Amino acid sequence: MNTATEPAPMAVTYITQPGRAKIQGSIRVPGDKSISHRSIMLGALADGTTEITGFLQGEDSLNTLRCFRAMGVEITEPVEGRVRVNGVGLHGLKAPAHPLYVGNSGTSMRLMAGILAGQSFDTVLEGDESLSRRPMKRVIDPLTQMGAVIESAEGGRSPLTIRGGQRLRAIEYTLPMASAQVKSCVLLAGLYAEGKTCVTEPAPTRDHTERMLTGFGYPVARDGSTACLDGGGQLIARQIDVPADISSAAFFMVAASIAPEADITLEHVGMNPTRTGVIDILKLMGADITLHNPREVGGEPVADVKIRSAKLRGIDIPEALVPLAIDEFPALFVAAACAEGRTVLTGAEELRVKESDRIAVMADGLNKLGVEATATPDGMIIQGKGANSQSFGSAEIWSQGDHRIAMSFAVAGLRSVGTITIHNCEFVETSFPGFADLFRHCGGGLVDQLVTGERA
Ligand SMILES: O=C(O)C1=C[C@@H](OP(=O)(O)O)[C@@H](O)[C@H](O)C1
Ligand SMILES: C=C(OP(=O)(O)O)C(=O)O
Repeated sequence: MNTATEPAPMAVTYITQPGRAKIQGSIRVPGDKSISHRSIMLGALADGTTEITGFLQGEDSLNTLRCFRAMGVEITEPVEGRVRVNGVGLHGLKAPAHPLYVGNSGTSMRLMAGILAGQSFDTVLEGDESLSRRPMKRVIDPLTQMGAVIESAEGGRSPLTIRGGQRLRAIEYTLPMASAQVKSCVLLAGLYAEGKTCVTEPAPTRDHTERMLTGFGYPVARDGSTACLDGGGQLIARQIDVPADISSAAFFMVAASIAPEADITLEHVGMNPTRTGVIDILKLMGADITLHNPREVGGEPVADVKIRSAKLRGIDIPEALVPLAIDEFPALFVAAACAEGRTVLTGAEELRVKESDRIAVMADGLNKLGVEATATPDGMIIQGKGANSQSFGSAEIWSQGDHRIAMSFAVAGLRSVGTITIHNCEFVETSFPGFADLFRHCGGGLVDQLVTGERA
């Protein structure tokens, strides 16, 4: 089992190559991270064997898989995205011998906290340095209202010690922020609570938990912005086809939009309407994006997405789209930096509590590239460089242990006169294994360099 003290992996540095890269081809990016996590969790809690295809073999979802193995669930080693989970039923998990280590993954920690609050045994949930800085009070508060007993480090940070053997009671909870992780945490604890648990959200957030529970035969009632379920039911195993992750696809959508003569097709991308904000925002900016062959797989809409180069223009990003594109802003900031005119983002303070402070780190990196980007408490103002083909300077960037920052600056390299050196890219493995190879394969011209030794 992983423990928080295992040796740090080698540090990886990307160096982008200047030149007129064309982004072309037809590719499938790895599986959706949110759906992959949930497929292991619900598969483990179901009765019967769940067969998963398209599973994301990234560090985040693999950490979820390892945690459930540590609680006695038989899960096959993933091979080319195929995984079989022998479910143990809602009450079949066993006490793990060690703390459960979730690495860099907020989704694992927050969703598992809900499940673990309902167990008969104690558990400790811990993560890496970045995760240990992220707020967990947002899940501790509602779970405590349900009767859970949770000890945390100072300020409601992890590690979390979750005391087993509590009787959970159902609550009606209004989320203080638009967060699918908190919504999912409360609903998953609700599986173990007496009565009807309801969660009301201030704005729509990704609904994979609700969809997948329904797919496992566990009814979730939806009434406007409120989702409710009754505790004490049963999940029945099923097959799950995980679509390609729109959040990973987003890097190629931006790359193709800002590179000259680009024409790329991204296959089998998840098109859940609670995730497609990035397409809406890029289209408002003038991007050339078309959807083909729309279909549904296992309760989730999917399509092939074609993107060609376009002259982007700056916009005021509608706040209603923010939760629907929450992980795509680092890439969207790069698009805005290449657009004609000013882009303004507001209502996105949640970006400050992701793997890094994505507002501060992106504004700082864009400034280094010579872009006028001003961080605001809840967003950013970016003065775009316009359609001028090589707009950015050379720079050295620290991605601060944040996979999406690393990939966003790799994409920015398409518009740089010089090289961009990006440190700490080993974290790309959390969500997008093989990113550098795929980017090169499409013409991205990235050089990745393995640096031995400790993480930078
Ligand atoms: O539920 C999920 O799978 C996720 C929800 C979002 O987090 P928040 O709920 O904190 O916004 C998102 O940023 C994260 O990458 C995945
Ligand atoms: C915020 C993210 O993930 P998590 O919260 O699971 O760490 C992300 O992948 O951008």
